[in-house]
Amino acid sequence: MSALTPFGARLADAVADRGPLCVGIDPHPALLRAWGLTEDVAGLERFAMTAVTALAGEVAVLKPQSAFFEAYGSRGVAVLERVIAEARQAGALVLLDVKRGDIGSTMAAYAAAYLVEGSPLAGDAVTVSPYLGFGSLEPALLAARANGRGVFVLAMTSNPEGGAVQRAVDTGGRSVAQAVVDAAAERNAEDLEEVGGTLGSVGVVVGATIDPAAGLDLSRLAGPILAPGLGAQGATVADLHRVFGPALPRVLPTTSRDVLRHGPEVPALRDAVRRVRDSIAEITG
Ligand SMILES: O=C(O)c1cc(=O)[nH]c(=O)n1[C@@H]1O[C@H](COP(=O)(O)O)[C@@H](O)[C@H]1O
Repeated sequence: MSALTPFGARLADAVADRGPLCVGIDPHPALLRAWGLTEDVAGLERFAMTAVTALAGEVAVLKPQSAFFEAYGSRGVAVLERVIAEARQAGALVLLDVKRGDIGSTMAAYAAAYLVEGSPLAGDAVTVSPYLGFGSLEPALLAARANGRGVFVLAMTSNPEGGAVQRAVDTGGRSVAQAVVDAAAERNAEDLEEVGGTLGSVGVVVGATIDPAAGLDLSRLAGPILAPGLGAQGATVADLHRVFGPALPRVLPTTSRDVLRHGPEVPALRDAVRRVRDSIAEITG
């Protein structure tokens, strides 16, 4: 498939092939220490490239978390560039977790950095924050569409603090998170009408830890749902049905530390990711 095939279509193929699990590459200093690595750029590089070697052939999506690389300055960012390039080469889609959000004119610069073909930091998709207004994301949505890339918009995040903002309701009783999901749904409907397919390229982020009683309606989204929170944040595979109900076929269950803690040996990392992948396959069929 060419790089300009819509992200949603590429993701649907990858999930059909490898299952929906997304694994994060989060080089926490504590994990570097646990792997017996030095807390410097050499340790970062060894950690990240080992994770790519072990995981990029196994899962549909790898999600490097940018901050852990940025913490080492320009040499850390150079490692991130390698992670993106090598993971994609090994057949994984790369979702770069940067959670960007800014006024539209600056958002255009972020879009150029992360979503335009040929940029060293362009993977397949990025995480974005809609809390400067969903409309401020327009340059990213346009760049994603033009470059066969995707965006995942934060809706109801996995952390307990998120609710104060995301569950606030407007005068009609609709929550902020629901307004984000609805705006993403509208965008996917437009895109799918234009290019065809069944899965749009505008995803949302909904934590696997959230209380299903939050009543988020994901039925019209027609896009992927990134669901972080499995493992270290307490959510389990068994929770996924309860949290997502009929939207489950569009969910990408996501975990980082719970897989990475099995390193540094590649076979042990692979065994760990296969166990999670298989347990997800059992509940998703
Ligand atoms: O956008 C994300 O990836 C994200 C959104 C969210 O609501 N919660 C959340 O944990 N994340 C990210 O997902 C990863 C979770 O890591 P673990 O808790 O180690 O599985 C981290 O990189 C978080 O930054």
